[in-house]
Amino acid sequence: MKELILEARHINKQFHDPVTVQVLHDITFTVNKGEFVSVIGKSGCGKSTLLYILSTMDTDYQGELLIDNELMTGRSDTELARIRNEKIGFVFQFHYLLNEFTVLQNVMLPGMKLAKYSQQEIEHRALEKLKMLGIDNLAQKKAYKISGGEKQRVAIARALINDPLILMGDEPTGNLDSLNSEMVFDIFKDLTDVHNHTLLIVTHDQSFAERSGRIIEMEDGRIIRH
Ligand SMILES: Nc1ncnc2c1ncn2[C@@H]1O[C@H](COP(=O)(O)OP(=O)(O)OP(=O)(O)O)[C@@H](O)[C@H]1O
Repeated sequence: MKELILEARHINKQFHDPVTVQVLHDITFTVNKGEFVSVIGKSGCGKSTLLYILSTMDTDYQGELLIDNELMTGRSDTELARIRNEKIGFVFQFHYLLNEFTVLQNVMLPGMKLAKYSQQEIEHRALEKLKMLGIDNLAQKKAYKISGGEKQRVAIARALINDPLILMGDEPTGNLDSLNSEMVFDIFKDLTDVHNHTLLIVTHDQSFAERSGRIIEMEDGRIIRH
């Protein structure tokens, strides 16, 4: 049976800058457990705006967002921050690693915000994630000493530390050369196919999108294919 992870119901969004512009129109779709979904569309069509809402970082919209069958809309920032840390992993175009920290410390950081694990457990989990991504040999290296492709893999390990229900990405291969993009794609494919993770990735990369499990295509703030 399909397990619903995310549900967007009639989401609308305006910016007031200084005139009011509607950038998202009646966005409605669902994501099920284990799906690898790519969001595509021309620059300016509203992909990042939508991702900010779906990841609960932007609460200024109309409509409803459900994650894990729970309504996110209308919750306080504190509550959303807790839910985000527990249930959503995020990978950006830029890795945002702390350069002076080791790879292992970087991966452990989001785990330390959750009270449910001891320091030892978090370290064990972080090493497991690094191993899964084939970079456990880098654990003790300072983040600034590793390559761009390796940094993005560390960022993925960090996003997975709390075993999120859904991993979201905003152009996670946007800064990488083709070889490293391919590696990140293979990791994502493996995460869904082997580990049953759920992925929602905004991308400009047509070939990436076509090889993911499903495409949501946007145009002028609307979904035109999903
Ligand atoms: N803070 C803001 N204030 C006003 N308008 C904004 C703001 N952020 C985005 N927009 C506008 O909303 C629209 C959608 O932008 P968004 O960044 O979501 O598009 P995108 O599809 O992610 O583009 P890209 O692929 O270039 O990243 C654009 O017209 C943009 O100019």
